[in-house]
Amino acid sequence: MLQSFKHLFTCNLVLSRSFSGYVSRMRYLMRLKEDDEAYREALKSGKVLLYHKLSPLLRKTSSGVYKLASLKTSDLEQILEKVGKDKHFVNESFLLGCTDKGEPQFSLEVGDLDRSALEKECRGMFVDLRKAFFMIPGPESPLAAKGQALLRWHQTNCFCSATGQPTVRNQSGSFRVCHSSGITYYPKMAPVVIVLVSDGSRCLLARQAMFPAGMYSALSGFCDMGESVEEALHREVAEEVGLEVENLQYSGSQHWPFPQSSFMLACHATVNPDKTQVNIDKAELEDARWFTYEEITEALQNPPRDPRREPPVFWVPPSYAIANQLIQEWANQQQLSRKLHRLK
Ligand SMILES: NC(=O)C1=CN([C@@H]2O[C@H](COP(=O)(O)OP(=O)(O)OC[C@H]3O[C@@H](n4cnc5c(N)ncnc54)[C@H](O)[C@@H]3O)[C@@H](O)[C@H]2O)C=CC1
Ligand SMILES: [Mg+2]
Repeated sequence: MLQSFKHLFTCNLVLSRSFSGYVSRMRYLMRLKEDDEAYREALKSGKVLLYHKLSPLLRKTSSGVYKLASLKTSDLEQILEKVGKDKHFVNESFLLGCTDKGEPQFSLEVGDLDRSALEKECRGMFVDLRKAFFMIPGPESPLAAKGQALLRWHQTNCFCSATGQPTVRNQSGSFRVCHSSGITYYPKMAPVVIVLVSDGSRCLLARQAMFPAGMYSALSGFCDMGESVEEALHREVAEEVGLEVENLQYSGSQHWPFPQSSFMLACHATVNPDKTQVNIDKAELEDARWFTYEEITEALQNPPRDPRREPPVFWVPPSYAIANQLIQEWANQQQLSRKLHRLK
């Protein structure tokens, strides 16, 4: 039996060489999730992202730009020994993905170790993820988010909700199992709808009291059990600002690591321009306002560098957030319709 499985894997490997780079990488990751031996081999030659109490390690490059620090496993083993930890702790890492070149990537939580000693040895610093989104290059943000989300999910799913017994991770971290109940737990995301409402010439943005000063975003809300995306969107807008939306248009989706991993489903919608009076649910929102095209373009063109230090009067979420994508799309659409209007 074992022989035939091995044969199958070999066939898969040979086959994968004829696939495109993307398919080969996905098949490789699939194998690492299931095959502990292959996982251990990959870990030896891969790179690990470190998190200290869920804050990722960043490094400043010679050009002054901050990037996610990914450490070679062999270097990390040495660093661990220098800060008084067994090098085999590296085996606690979780599989994140692989680079375009097929180099496997992992994440490891080192929150029990001395933060400043680690920062010194790694020549980097641990930065709160929300702040890191303003510092690292955009393409690195999804990886930083996934690394944190996976670590948090494992930290908060150590026990079976049916038996109260400990759950045990598989080697790659793609699931946890309770051997007492037999239940397998997979990492979860909560579906959230996010919608940019327009009245044709203005768009509606809102802020919660907990947002950083001056930041306004698109309306959002968790889907209720049994709801469709459309139902959740209609309900959330009605609940939060007392408006009825129409013409829903899907824009895109995004994994968002907060508060406990959300799956953002983003749409545009319109309201009747004669019915734009907002009636804010003050329990949910501190404010909701209609913004003009000029206000929006100003906010998009001048994003704050460090909004926690010098918050502008009005600003929108950073470019990595899907709210920013919605706002950008709306501004592009407005620009186009203004051009067409002038041509008429
Ligand atoms: N990536 C992006 O561009 C954006 C992401 N978001 C994310 O969407 C999330 C949801 O948006 P909100 O307007 O705050 O949602 P919301 O309008 O549904 O209000 C949040 C409240 O819903 C309740 N709730 C229901 N189901 C919940 C669940 N599964 N997890 C946590 N709370 C739940 C809680 O009482 C919570 O206080 C935010 O936490 C934020 O992380 C929000 C805006 C932009
Ligand atoms: Mg909301």
